[in-house]
Amino acid sequence: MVAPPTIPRRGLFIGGGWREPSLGRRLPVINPATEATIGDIPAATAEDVEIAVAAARDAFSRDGGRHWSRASGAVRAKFLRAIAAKIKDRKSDLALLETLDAGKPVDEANGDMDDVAACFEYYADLAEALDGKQSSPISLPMENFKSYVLREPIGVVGLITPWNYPLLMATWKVAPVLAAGCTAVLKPSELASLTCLELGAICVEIGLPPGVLNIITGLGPEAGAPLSSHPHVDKIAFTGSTETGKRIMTSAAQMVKPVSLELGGKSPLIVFDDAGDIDKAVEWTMFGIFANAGQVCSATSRLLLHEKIAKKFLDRLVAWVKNIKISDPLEEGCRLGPVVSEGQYEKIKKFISTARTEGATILYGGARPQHLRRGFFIEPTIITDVSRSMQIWREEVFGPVICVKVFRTESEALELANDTHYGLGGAVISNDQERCERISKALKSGIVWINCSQPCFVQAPWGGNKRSGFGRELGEWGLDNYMNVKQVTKYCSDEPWGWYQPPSKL
Ligand SMILES: NC(=O)C1=CN([C@@H]2O[C@H](COP(=O)(O)OP(=O)(O)OC[C@H]3O[C@@H](n4cnc5c(N)ncnc54)[C@H](O)[C@@H]3O)[C@@H](O)[C@H]2O)C=CC1
Ligand SMILES: C[N+](C)(C)CCCC(=O)O
Repeated sequence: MVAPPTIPRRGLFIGGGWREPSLGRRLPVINPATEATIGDIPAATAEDVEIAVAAARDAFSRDGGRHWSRASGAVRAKFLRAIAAKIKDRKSDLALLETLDAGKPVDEANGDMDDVAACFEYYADLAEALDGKQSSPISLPMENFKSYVLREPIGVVGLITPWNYPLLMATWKVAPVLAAGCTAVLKPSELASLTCLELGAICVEIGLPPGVLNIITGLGPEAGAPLSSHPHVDKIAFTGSTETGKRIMTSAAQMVKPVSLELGGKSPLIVFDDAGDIDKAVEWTMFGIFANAGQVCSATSRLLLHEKIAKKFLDRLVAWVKNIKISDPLEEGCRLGPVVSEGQYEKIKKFISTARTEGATILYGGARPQHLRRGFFIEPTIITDVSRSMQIWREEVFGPVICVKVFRTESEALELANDTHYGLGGAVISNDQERCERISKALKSGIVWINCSQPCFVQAPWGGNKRSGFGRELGEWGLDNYMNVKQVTKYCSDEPWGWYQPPSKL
């Protein structure tokens, strides 16, 4: 097992430096694998939000924006690349902090840090490309007019992020925000903020202009709510629960403030009888629900099995699941760590007990693994005999729990798959390419995986429909999130417009 690093003691990162929170309060950092308190983070309140927003406003307009918001994309790209380089330098220590804070297996945390660096690099490229796209002409049907489009940064943005991929989810927002020329206040989740605070330290090291990125940690109602309702914040981008998303949208609506929301999910994975290699399909099923202990907004938590293969599939699934290494996430080869907090642990256990009382069968798991006496560990859990009215079918668990239903026909599979208020992801496993294409079109979701579940590329759009939210992150869409489009139209004729009768010159 790798030796855990010491937890840095940080303040709030505001205006390029560290500050103690106005009320002097701090929140404990609990390692979910041991339940031990291993450090603390500052607890910001409305007073700190005020200072952070002022710092971001100042950074946006300082020197008329020459050094940031109106600088060329190429200038900003240098900062993005410098951040990526520092993330790579500090990869293993950041990954260890993520593991200690959120409980994710250290192999996953290392992968997340690769993705973080790649995301900063990708948006550095897009920032450079932005320069060539400015003032792009629009063809008009009248020769005496010329029109072009300017793409301008929205302004100061508030970024509110979750605990499941702490630094990665912050990066999906921070990287395009910086590429666009916005300035930001980032509010990570109080359950896992350590790596986001380290991003502040990286900003100091690379000399990011003060106030361009401010990072305030603290509780949702105390620090997140005043940020989302702040009159000087021009946009809110949020990832988290649907309930909090609704609150943020309501408060932003008072100022007609744009929001983008990446919320929960209850994504289906459909396996047809022509799936081919069952073991291959089983492994993707496991990756879809047990990676990061199922704490993934796009987790394929509803498994739909064709009746012809259902029994064999479930037998193999149980055999594979028994083989998952469940351990302290710092241990090499760990594939299932604890869930993030005691609150989540209790919530997941309640979901399982409700499924049982509602008449479902716990085919596998459902309890604490016997070899782990401390920590918020839950066995990988497979639930069958599920009906459509059950809570386990309808609500997001956000834990290592999959529920299973059997279908006979393609149309029945689709009806079951779309039987949800959510619309983030969906997956289909079949060797029939035409069928896969039909299913891709018919699934009411923002993401579809064919013959896999969860792989994610920074170049491709990410986001949902229905109660999974709206707006897209990643790819070019991620940059559009933080840019206003301005039309500029010029009259270029020597002739007067000629609509009104000119007055007499006498
Ligand atoms: N879609 C996703 O990626 C995520 C979904 N969830 C879902 O949410 C459930 C609850 O987890 P939580 O940590 O409580 O999620 P949450 O949605 O409350 O927290 C996400 C972020 O919102 C902030 N926040 C909370 N209340 C706020 C408010 N009134 N105004 C502004 N910001 C606020 C939090 O401090 C955190 O930074 C999970 O069980 C899971 O089902 C949780 C995290 C991520
Ligand atoms: C693609 N992945 C799994 C790295 C991130 C998913 C995003 C989320 O859970 O909010």
